[in-house]
Amino acid sequence: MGVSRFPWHHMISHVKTTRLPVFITIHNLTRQRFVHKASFQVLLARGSNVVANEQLQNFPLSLYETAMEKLSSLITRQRRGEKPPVANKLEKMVMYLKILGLEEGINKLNIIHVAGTKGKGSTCIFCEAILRECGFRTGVFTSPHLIDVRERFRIEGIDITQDKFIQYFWDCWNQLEENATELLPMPPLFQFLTILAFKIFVSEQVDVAIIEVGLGGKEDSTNVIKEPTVCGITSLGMDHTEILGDTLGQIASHKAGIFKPRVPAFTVPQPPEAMDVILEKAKELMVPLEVTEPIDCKQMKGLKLRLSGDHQLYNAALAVSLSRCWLQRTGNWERIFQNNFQDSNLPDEFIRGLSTAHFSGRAQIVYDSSPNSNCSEIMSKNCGGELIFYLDGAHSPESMEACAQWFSNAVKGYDVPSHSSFGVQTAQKSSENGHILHESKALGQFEKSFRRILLFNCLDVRNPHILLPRLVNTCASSGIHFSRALFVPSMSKYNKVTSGASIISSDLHGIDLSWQFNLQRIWEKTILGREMTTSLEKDFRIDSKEILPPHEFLYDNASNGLHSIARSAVIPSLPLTIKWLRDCVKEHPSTRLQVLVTGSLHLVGDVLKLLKR
Ligand SMILES: Nc1ncnc2c1ncn2[C@@H]1O[C@H](COP(=O)(O)OP(=O)(O)OP(=O)(O)O)[C@@H](O)[C@H]1O
Ligand SMILES: [Mg+2]
Ligand SMILES: [Mg+2]
Repeated sequence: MGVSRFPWHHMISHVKTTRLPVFITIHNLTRQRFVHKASFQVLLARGSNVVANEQLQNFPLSLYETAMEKLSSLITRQRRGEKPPVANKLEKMVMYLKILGLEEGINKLNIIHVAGTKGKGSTCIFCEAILRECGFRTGVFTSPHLIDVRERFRIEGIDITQDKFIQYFWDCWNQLEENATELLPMPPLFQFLTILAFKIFVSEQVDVAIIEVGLGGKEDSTNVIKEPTVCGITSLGMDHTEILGDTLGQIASHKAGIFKPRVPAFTVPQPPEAMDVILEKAKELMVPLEVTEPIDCKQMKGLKLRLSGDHQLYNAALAVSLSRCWLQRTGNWERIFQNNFQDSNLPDEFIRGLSTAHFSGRAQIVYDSSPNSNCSEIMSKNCGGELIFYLDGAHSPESMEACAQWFSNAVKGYDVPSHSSFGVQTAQKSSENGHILHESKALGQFEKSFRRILLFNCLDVRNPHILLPRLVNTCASSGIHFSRALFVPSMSKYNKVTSGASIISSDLHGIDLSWQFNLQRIWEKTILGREMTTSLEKDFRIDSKEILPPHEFLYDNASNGLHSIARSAVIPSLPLTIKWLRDCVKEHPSTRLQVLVTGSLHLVGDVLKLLKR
């Protein structure tokens, strides 16, 4: 078993001879390389905003894109995952806020502060939806963003507008730059974004500011908040261990670092090692702490959470407690509900919020129809095969398990025919985009076979030796197996902050795929149960002459060929991968491709960006 340099052109006679770049696959028996020349231009012509690097030069930048350049310049040079050398970070934050005259404004904000390993963003979005339903003007600061940096700053449930962003951004930027000294240089990226969030929420006079911690808690730049209205700690697990410590206790101690004297706090059930630390910290600061049990579906009066996955029941329950406490402490609960509600009953406003709150890239299902397709009916039988993306930005062991569980249930649910075998399509169309839909509903159940494909990447600070087996095993325990896996580098670069309008570079030169080969090796080992004997990337060379797999790579039945078919591939470009998947389904109308995209929110964001175009 070893590296495949597979003679696709011998095997498949009808592969079209469009010229496309690099492809490498693992193959069990053969060791020959297939080189299939392709013109990248063919792809570019069809691929809308995807352009080659040479074309990027002399592109005039808008005020907004210039702001992105400025933000990118704040990215510190230390490697991701290394502990930043900032002892007095919070002191500096206070000085920046002083320069901007924001201290008093922040003290007047009614803040919900949320820390945790997983579910922070979702919890914030649930709080937002609930409090908006109760009639309040909300501001939410979350991280990271998927497509556009403005997603991090939401006012009344939507991303801040470009105009407002530009106004607040340059206001902060110019004042900080004018006052920068050697001792107080421009802040690193996340500190700047946090400052900007406060600037926005104070200026926009929000009733409630819902603030997600960036990393940890105690030393996080959001921890300049002196007196939040209420604090929350979501599910704890092992992540960022290089910074927070490698025991749950140490991690919990960072997260509980957001507690403030006597300010009420809520958390979800935690492993004892973490809970002990949280309880101790709460006691020390005389924090009234409550542990919230997951939402019971009966409380929802027949409605469902829009964010799927059992883990969201915990996030939703935490958001209910946080919102209720916020309403009580700001004197609004009695005014709105006249104390009519028992603890177990949820007000209708809460139920409406929970059932409508949506957050991209978290257990999101996108039914794709290629923009080139002539079909108006998205899932029409004549349209070619179906391509369904299941997107979830899980990147820690616990969230990978949550993601695998959700995916397994989602694809299984899909395969159970609904009452009418040609169930009416009730999926909801995104308004800005005709071919992106959310929510799995009873779609036409044609007699189709299906293929489950994994599209994966993760940061090199994560541990794929844990993530990939956790994913495979959790799915397998539900009877769900992947027929192929694709390992593809993300397009987003960590030295660049981009916007939704940013041009996607498709330059393959200088791209380093050694991490993707590493992932592929771990994948193969997980599936086969033993180490591969050959080095995968030894013969790999990126130049525009190399190729994508032929479509048959996805469709040939491994069981027929007794291990003679490749099971995984490294593809150097995400735009090419999406285009290739779309082409595959067009040629195979009778097969449904269910593609799980996970391992990194950056990858998920990039895929969403490409699907929108
Ligand atoms: N309570 C939970 N338990 C386990 N996994 C979860 C939970 N909530 C969310 N996840 C997983 O974590 C992913 C990210 O969710 P979310 O954005 O809400 O969390 P976050 O804490 O803000 O993450 P990040 O560390 O990326 O900021 C989800 O896509 C899902 O896979
Ligand atoms: Mg995180
Ligand atoms: Mg987050």
